[in-house]
Amino acid sequence: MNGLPNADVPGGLPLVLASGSPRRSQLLKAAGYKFSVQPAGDDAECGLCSSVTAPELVARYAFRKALDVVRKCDDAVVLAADTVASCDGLVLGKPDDRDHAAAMLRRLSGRRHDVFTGVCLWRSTDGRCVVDVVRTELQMKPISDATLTDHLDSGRWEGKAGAFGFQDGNDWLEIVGTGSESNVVGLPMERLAEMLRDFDRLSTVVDLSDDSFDSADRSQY
Ligand SMILES: Cc1cn([C@H]2C[C@H](O)[C@@H](COP(=O)(O)OP(=O)(O)OP(=O)(O)O)O2)c(=O)[nH]c1=O
Repeated sequence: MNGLPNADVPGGLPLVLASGSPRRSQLLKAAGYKFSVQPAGDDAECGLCSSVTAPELVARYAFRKALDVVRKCDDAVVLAADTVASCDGLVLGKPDDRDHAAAMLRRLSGRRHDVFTGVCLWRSTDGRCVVDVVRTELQMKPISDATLTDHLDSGRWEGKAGAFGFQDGNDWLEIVGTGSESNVVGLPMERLAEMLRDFDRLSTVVDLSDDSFDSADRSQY
């Protein structure tokens, strides 16, 4: 199922968000985009080895999610993204359970860390694709056991990379410098607008049949 025609999208094609993330839908909607939602299958987000760096990982998963959906679309521009936190070279994705979330937050407590989001745009009509990665640096204040327990009890760690939601307004989290809040929440809206605007210049044709991430444009990270 494709979305409504959208003037902001290359070729005036419908925009399809290949993501089940409510945050990504909210961000796109708030920015005035018209789109439909078609999440990628679970297989798109697994199987990369642990030695892959955080920016490489989010680029590859964004690419795979977009590939999964673009194969099922006739005339559309598919948008996919992937977000992780990273601290001292360790990649922190979505926690498996409460204990995993607690371990992530103890690691991040009092530390600077990064959030990376990979974004992939893929036009089904001619196979042109572009991938980019945005980094935002964050500082987490030391969190007390009581704050940690409150956060874990709230369930707001679920489904969120690094076990926190910047959008939840926790006073123990702040962006360092001029980073992008939307990037932390899952979709860097400023960069997305640039990628859409400059799509024809930035993108390269990628063969849908060979899964070849290396042929996608990733010169910007
Ligand atoms: C760091 C951070 C992440 N997140 C969310 C954004 C993403 O939804 C999620 C990271 O998981 P992702 O695998 O990037 O996305 P997803 O599984 O939610 O959705 P899909 O794969 O279908 O696109 O963490 C926040 O909401 N707030 C935050 O502060």
